[in-house]
Amino acid sequence: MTVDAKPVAELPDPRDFGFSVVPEEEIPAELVSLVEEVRSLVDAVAHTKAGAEELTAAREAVAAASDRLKGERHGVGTMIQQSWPDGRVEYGTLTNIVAGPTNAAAPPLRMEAAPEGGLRGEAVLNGTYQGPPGLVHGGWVAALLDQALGSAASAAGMPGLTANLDVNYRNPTPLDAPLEITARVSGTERRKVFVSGEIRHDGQVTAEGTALMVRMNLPGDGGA
Ligand SMILES: CCCCCCCC(=O)SCCNC(=O)CCNC(=O)[C@H](O)C(C)(C)COP(=O)(O)OP(=O)(O)OC[C@H]1O[C@@H](n2cnc3c(N)ncnc32)[C@H](O)[C@@H]1OP(=O)(O)O
Repeated sequence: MTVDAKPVAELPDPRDFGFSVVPEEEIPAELVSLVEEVRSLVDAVAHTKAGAEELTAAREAVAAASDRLKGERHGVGTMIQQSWPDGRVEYGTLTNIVAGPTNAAAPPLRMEAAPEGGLRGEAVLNGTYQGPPGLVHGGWVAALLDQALGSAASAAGMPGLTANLDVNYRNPTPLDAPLEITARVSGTERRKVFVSGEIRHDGQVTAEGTALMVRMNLPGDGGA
């Protein structure tokens, strides 16, 4: 394989391309705990056996909460700026469905540099991510891998979009259980970035994925 990657030392600032960017440390702690509470709410609603009276009261309380939050909003496409312990800066979307810190529908997954290279993260998916009984939906298994693989390319200085994703489901992925997600760049060819990763539970691989990320053209690197 031709190894001709051109990782950038520093990712371009999305502000330079007209995107709004929220530094992670500026997300209010109160919003972070509200997001956590809404995750619990979604799980509670999905599994409740409450009677009509309780359900009506809960709906009114939720409607009142929604009304309180109908003021100023972040636009779709707003980015989040996250800083790594080593000083590296990463950008993602604020409401990313897998990793977005303000998205209550996200598990969420946060990837960090792994000692062995690449990235490593942990996530627990509750019963609202269910496919087969007691198991994570296969589409969400793929989503976790897609995000982890994309993050690995980006963390290596080669951010891009997924052109192809292959997932092998080796063993059932359990709900309500700690999952370990690992990912790394395995090779490059022109703008193609090859990435691979795994999901493990209790040390056993439940799913493996490989993807082709096509690196975006970055200013100053020729984009070749
Ligand atoms: C931190 C952030 C984490 C984010 C994680 C989440 C990742 C995602 O979910 S991304 C969303 C899903 N993906 C998308 O929406 C992408 C949709 N597709 C596209 O926009 C385009 O097809 C795109 C950008 C992938 C490639 O288009 P373009 O930039 O014009 O590249 P193009 O010139 O066609 O191809 C570049 C190379 O890739 C190859 N390639 C492109 N697509 C494919 C494919 N599907 N399969 C195999 N090879 C491909 C081409 O053959 C070419 O190879 P070579 O260098 O050998 O000639």
